[in-house]
Formats: sequence, C-alpha cells, structure tokens
Amino acid sequence: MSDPALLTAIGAISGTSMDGIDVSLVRTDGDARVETGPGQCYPYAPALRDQLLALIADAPRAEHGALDDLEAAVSDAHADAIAQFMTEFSVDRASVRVIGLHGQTVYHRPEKRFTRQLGVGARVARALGVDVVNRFRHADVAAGGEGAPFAPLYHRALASRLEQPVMVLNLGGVGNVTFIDGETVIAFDTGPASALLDDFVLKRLGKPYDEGGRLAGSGQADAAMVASLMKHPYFDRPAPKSLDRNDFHAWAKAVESLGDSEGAATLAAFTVASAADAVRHVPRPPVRWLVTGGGRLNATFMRLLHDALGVPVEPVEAVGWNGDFIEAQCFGYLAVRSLRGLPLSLPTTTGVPAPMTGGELWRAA
Ligand SMILES: Nc1ncnc2c1ncn2[C@@H]1O[C@H](COP(=O)(O)OP(=O)(O)OP(=O)(O)O)[C@@H](O)[C@H]1O
Ligand SMILES: CC(=O)N[C@H]1[C@@H]2OC[C@@H](O2)[C@@H](O)[C@@H]1O[C@H](C)C(=O)O
Repeated sequence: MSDPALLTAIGAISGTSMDGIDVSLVRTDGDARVETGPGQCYPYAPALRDQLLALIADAPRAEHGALDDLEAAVSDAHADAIAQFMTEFSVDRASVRVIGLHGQTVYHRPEKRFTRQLGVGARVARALGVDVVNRFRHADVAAGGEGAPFAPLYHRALASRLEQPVMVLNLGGVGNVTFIDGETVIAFDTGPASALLDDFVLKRLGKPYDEGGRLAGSGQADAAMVASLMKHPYFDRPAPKSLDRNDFHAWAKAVESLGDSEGAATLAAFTVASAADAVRHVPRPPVRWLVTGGGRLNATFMRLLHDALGVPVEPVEAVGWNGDFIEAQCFGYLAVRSLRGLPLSLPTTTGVPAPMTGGELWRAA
C-alpha cells in the first residue's frame, strides 16, 4: 500500500543519445522516501530524431536558432509519450501531482551560462491537464553552476541504505558519476560514453549502437592512441565539471584511421579509461561501482571497467534499481523537490555557489 504522504510524479527525459523519450513514475516526498513505478521508452519518429541530430551537429543553430517548430514537435512527442504511458500503465491522470519535463538537451555551455533543453512546459501541461515543472538546469547555470549532472541527489536518495562510499556511473551518451559517502555527494561528467561509439558504429556499420559491445570486444584497442586521448585537459580539471554530447568528437578523430573492430575497441577503452579516472577526483576509493544507463548493456565496457577498477562493478539491477529509467525517475523526483523549494543541485554536484533549487512550474489550469 502506497504511503499517502508521498506525491506521485511522472518524469520524462530524452537523453543525449536521442533514442527516444524515457517516461517513468515515482512516488516520493522529495527527500529520502522514494517508491519507483513502471517505466517505458517511446522512440522518436525517425524524421524528428534526424532533425535533432542535425541540430546538435550545428552548434550555432542549436545555440541561437529560432527553434519554435522543432520545439513544438519535441513537446508534442513528450506529451504523446506521457499520455501513452498513462494509458499503458493505467495511471489515473488525477493522481499525478506533477510532471517533471526534462526535455531534450540540444546545447550545453555552462561557461557561457547557457543551457538549452527543448520542451515547452505550458504546452505539455495544457495537452495533459497536469502541472509541469521544466527548465531544471537553468537557475543553476545562471548562478554559475555546471547545470549538470542533476541525477546525484536522486542517486543519494536511492543509495541511502547501501554500503558506502559507492560510485554510481551513468553510461549514457556522456558518462557521469556520483560519489556517495554519507552526506558527501560529489558528481561530475567523466567523458564520452556511448555517443562516440554510437556515431562510429553508425558510420561504419549503419547500426545505431554496438549491440552488447560485440564489435568493440572483437578488436584490439590501440593502447598508444588511448593514452594520447587521455591527455585531454578535461580529465585533469577538478570536479564539478560537465560536458556537451559532442565535446570529444573532434579530439577522437584519429580513431577514424583504424579498422572497424580496432576503432570500436579503442573508443571503448577510452570511455572506460575516462570513467575509471574519476577516482582521482573523489576523496576515497569507492567500495563498489553501480553502472546505469544503456552503456551497462555493453559487455565490453563492463569487462574493461572491472579490470580497471579492482572492486565490484555491477549494473544497478544488482541493488534492485532499474537502469533504463533512473534518469526519468530522477526528473519526477526533482519536480517534487522543485515544488517543495528544495535544492536540486549542490556546490559539490554542479559547482553552484550554494545549494540551489530550480525548475519552472506551468499550471495545467
Ligand atoms: N543492448 C545494448 N548493447 C550495447 N549498448 C547499448 C545497448 N542498449 C543501449 N546501449 C547503449 O546505450 C545508449 C543509450 O543509453 P541511455 O539511454 O542511457 O542514454 P541517454 O539517456 O540518451 O544519454 P545521457 O544519459 O547521456 O543523457 C545507446 O545509444 C547505446 O549506445
Ligand atoms: C546538459 C545535459 O543534458 N547533460 C546530461 C548528459 O547526459 C549524461 C550527462 O550528460 C549528464 O550531465 C546529463 O544528464 C543526466 C540526466 C544528469 O543531469 O544527471
């Protein structure tokens, strides 16, 4: 029986890999109490995904362009996905207090105090008849924070009963970690995760990603190239720090000279080396790593992480979490925190000068 003190929220996010819209339900007090519900991914229509991929490859347009039509289409895709979710899982609209609409990041430059997520709160609230919170990252960035990652406070809520320190690693388009040790929460983006490998595999094999990490697992990484890729100044920068999806594409161009399996193996080794390097930026070594995001399904990533870290490295399912929907749940959780005026980010998670609330509320009526 659900606790009546908890609010029901639906979170929706389309991540940097742009595969589709993840939708999930949570019931929470916005603090330590969280009950997770179902989740589902609703793929973008191919034409919309193509438009979004083209947009993020064109930074000036992603930053300054008038994107009204595209943003309306992205908003409607989110509203449709959430409506479908409520039907599919028999969620009574009236029981949902708030929708946490992360939307689609198309440009993220915290050093310019600028981040852009597509998703019009008023439009989605009107379409669904439910209050919406969106623009989660804007207040943080405006105050000088990195505006990402935002999952850490949700990770802390989920990890409260686990042995600590524990590291949660999200291998999405970009990699990010949350180090949790009691009240200490340190977070930052680690480097590339699936986006580099996805784009390589698409170019070479016409496939959206390296299923199971099989291509990467069948080749030999070029160790000298990995060592030189690890010389990127980002890795020495102290945390907090964050990345845009394509920040390593130009840097990793040398991989184009390699064959298919060697190239994929080299990108996988680079991804894992950058994630493992995160231990240099936390106060003490984690006793365990829990891996979330689509990259946990890449067996080559998981094997290399295990070899590199020397402590247990497991998918988050090992502790009963759902690695496909943590981010969607997170924005439902953060929407409730926003309603309650609680911080969404901390100096140790985004570098914001003081704990900071955020999000904008769009009432359905
Ligand atoms: N079966 C699989 N085998 C290998 N890799 C997979 C598999 N399924 C998904 N992936 C990888 O996971 C990626 C999607 O991960 P995820 O959905 O966590 O990313 P995202 O949420 O879009 O990104 P981010 O967290 O950066 O916003 C895919 O692009 C692919 O590279
Ligand atoms: C600006 C932006 O959308 N960043 C994403 C991206 O995808 C992974 C990583 O880069 C992380 O920083 C963030 O997403 C997750 C949900 C976060 O904020 O925790």
